[in-house]
This record gives sequence, C-alpha cells and structure tokens, in this order.
Amino acid sequence: MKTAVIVFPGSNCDQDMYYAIKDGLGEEVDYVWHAETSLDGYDAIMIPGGFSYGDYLRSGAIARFAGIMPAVIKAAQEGKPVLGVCNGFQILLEAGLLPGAMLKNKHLKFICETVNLQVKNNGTQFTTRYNQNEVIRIPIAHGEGNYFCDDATLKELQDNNRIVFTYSGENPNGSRADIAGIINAAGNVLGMMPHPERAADALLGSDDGLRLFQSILNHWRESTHAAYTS
Ligand SMILES: NC(=O)CC[C@H](N)C(=O)O
Repeated sequence: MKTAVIVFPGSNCDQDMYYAIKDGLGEEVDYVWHAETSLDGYDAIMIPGGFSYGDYLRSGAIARFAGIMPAVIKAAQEGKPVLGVCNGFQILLEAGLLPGAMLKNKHLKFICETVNLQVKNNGTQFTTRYNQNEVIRIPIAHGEGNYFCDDATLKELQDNNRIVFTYSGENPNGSRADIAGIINAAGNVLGMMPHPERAADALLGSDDGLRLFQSILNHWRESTHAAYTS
C-alpha cells in the first residue's frame, strides 16, 4: 500500500503520520507538498494535524483551496481511503468531503491530553481491528474540536452509522453528540479529532492508534486481492 501524507505550511503531525505508516505498518509512504496537483499512484491519502496556514480565518479554511485538494477530492470520489486527523478533519469539513463544521472548544482553550474514545462503528475499513464499543486511549491536541452539525445532519449520521468515534466519559470540547470522528456515506473518508498516529507505539503511552492504520492496510490487501482473483 502506497500512502501519501499531505504537507501544508503549518502541518506539524506529518512526521508522526509518516512514521506510523513506515515503521508501524512497514509500508511505503511519501510526503506530498500541498502545491502538488496529482495523487496518482497512491492507494491511501492522509491529511495530518497541525495549523495549516496558521489557522487563519478558520482552521482548514485556507488549506481547502490548496493545489492538491482537487486531487484529494478525486481520490475520495474514486473510493480510495482518505483519513483526516485533527487539522486534517477540519480541512475535510471545509472541503465539503464531510458534513458539519468545527467550533472553538467549549472552554475556549487549547486542550492537549489523552482521552477515552469509544469505537461506535467497527464495521468501517478504518476500524475493523477494534471491537464494537471498545474504549481506546488516544491523545487530542486542538483548540477547534467542538464538532457541530444541524439536526438533519446529526440524524443522517446517526441513522447511517456514520459516527465512528465518540468521547467516552467526559466530552473535552463540547462536540455535538460527543462526536470525535465521522465517516462519509461511501465509507472511505474518515475525519477524526484524536490523533491515532500519536498512539502508534507502546513507547508513546498507547498503541491503540496503530490498529486504525492496520485496519486500512488490511482492507486494502483484501480489496486488491479480490481484484486479482475476480
Ligand atoms: N493538532 C492539530 O491538528 C491542531 C488542530 C487545530 N489547528 C486546532 O488547534 O484546532
């Protein structure tokens, strides 16, 4: 599986993401600069956390106009896995690949801590290595993680099992329905505020995040194997 990690001016979790794939999975991975225009040849696209363009206007609001974004949208439409973590999730929202918007955290403070997350849907290609309703430990680090959507969108997310992760116990940022991560209707674009790449090795305090990357790889192997044998 060949993965692209998109790098914007201000990204700061790109190296963590790169090493989760390179060392955690042992798979091929490249950094792709935001000014590039093609993602041909990549099997998976990851948009890492950080402060793209300094979070000016709103987090992700400028990044969504970057040269690489039409290629990200094309990859999503082609059904490739697209993962947006933290600022990556914010960019996916601004780009319209996922519904809703981010507000400032309820206490208006940047929060950096490890939280309990509940896996609400282990049937996605990103979560098969988890048990349904399993509680995992993953770090968060954000100022704008208070996910908001209108009632109709929330119902649509709930009715179609598109809420993949929720905060378990205390909700740190005030997000609607405790949402920490959602997936698109097609099931190949996941946005999440917590950082699985920062929990990809037990030495970091938790390796609960590694199983997310393993799930993606597993799904890719199964789908490419199916393509060879059909
Ligand atoms: N770690 C990150 O990706 C930071 C996210 C974002 N820019 C915020 O503070 O809300």
